[in-house]
Amino acid sequence: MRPRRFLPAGPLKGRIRVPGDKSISHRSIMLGALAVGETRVTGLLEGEDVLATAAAMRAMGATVERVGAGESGGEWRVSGVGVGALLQPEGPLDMGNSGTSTRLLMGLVASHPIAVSFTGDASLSKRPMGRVIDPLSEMGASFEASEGGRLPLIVRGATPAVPITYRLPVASAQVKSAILLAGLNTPGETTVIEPVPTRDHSERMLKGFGADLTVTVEADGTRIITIKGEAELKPQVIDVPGDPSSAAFFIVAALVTPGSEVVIENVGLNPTRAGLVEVLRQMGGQIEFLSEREVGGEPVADLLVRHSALKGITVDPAIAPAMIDEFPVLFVAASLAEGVTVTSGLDELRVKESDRLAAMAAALTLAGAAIEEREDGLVITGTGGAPLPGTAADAQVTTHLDHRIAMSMAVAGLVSSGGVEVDDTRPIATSFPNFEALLASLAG
Ligand SMILES: O=C(O)C1=C[C@@H](OP(=O)(O)O)[C@@H](O)[C@H](O)C1
Ligand SMILES: C=C(OP(=O)(O)O)C(=O)O
Repeated sequence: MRPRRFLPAGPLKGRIRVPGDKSISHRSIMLGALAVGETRVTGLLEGEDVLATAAAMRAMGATVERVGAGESGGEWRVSGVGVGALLQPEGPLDMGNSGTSTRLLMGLVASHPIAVSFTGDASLSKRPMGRVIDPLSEMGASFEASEGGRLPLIVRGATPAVPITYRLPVASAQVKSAILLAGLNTPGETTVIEPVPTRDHSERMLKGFGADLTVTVEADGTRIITIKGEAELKPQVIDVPGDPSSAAFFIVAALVTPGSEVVIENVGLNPTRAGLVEVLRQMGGQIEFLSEREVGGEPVADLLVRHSALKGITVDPAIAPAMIDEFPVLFVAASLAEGVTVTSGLDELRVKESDRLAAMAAALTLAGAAIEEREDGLVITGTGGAPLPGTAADAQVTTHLDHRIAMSMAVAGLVSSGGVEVDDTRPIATSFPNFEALLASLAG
């Protein structure tokens, strides 16, 4: 364990660049590994989760190598084996802490003639895999899972797999992507029906790599995504934009720390990811988009964020999928806003790296915030900008191997009287290895 007390600091001033988008980084390596030829990636997130994906694709035959350091992430080359040609790995694939690696790779394996054993850390081993086992079983794959459909588990792929039409029972980009990736090596057309839109990086990138994929949107917003199987993917050159989920910690940090003015460069603003900015603006947050442009087929801008007097709001649950990983840090913003913030419809937060509703309720309460935990959300009465008391000298926030709890509570420490002590900062490296260094650079 690596504990740390995050002390009050600020104002935050300066310009930073956050690492590459985690979702796009995972997919760049996976799709590169399935294309024939060399895919080049710049701005790749070199966090532990993405490195787990890289190791897994190597174990299944692709060449995945770092060729240099870039301004905001690594330069990598991926030489793929071709759809249908993944090799049998010699041993189990250790997915570490990464739900995205696990679920997407289960999809890939499901339609290849290989049997793969997946393992993970204590957090990942508690997370539900039944949500991908169900559709992939319909496609013909078979599974030997631990109790409750959890890791460790073995996937035996089916060849040929059976194309299905599957209506997502949960709003999950990981489940959607697992099915689409399985569909790549499945004869015929595989269709996912998505009643609530989730991040669409898989669709954009599969098309970019040359897959025959169509998306139709019905009058009520339901998305119907169809991929034609036995695809041939063509290698791509990918520039990964900055991760809005990582930028989120610095957006909130600048909004809540008096006197702050920060520019966060090159932040991805795909509409399926940009919910936090919308909610923070509704709360009175001053967030400006500078130099809006496109990077790697995704909308991007530099964000200018200034300290703002935030007010509590009722967050529309419909926006949840567009900011699903940002709720922990939104709860910190709400704890320092004026008035009451009500969130609901957040059951999915209970099955992330930790139960994020319970973990954030406990953490913020320990730091002196006024939190009511409900079944599907938190109700938070903010301080109106006054610092939180912080954690007592003998108390530590429990991060439960969850990077987002650790980083959110680091932000809470900035606007606290006595600082906030977290029990373990190691999980931060899963998604944002230089988080603490960037925080220190802005605090001067
Ligand atoms: O597809 C992806 O890259 C991700 C999807 C989301 O998970 P769910 O699909 O479980 O909502 C998100 O929480 C995760 O960080 C990344
Ligand atoms: C939920 C997350 O990631 P994953 O599901 O890939 O572990 C996250 O990064 O917040």
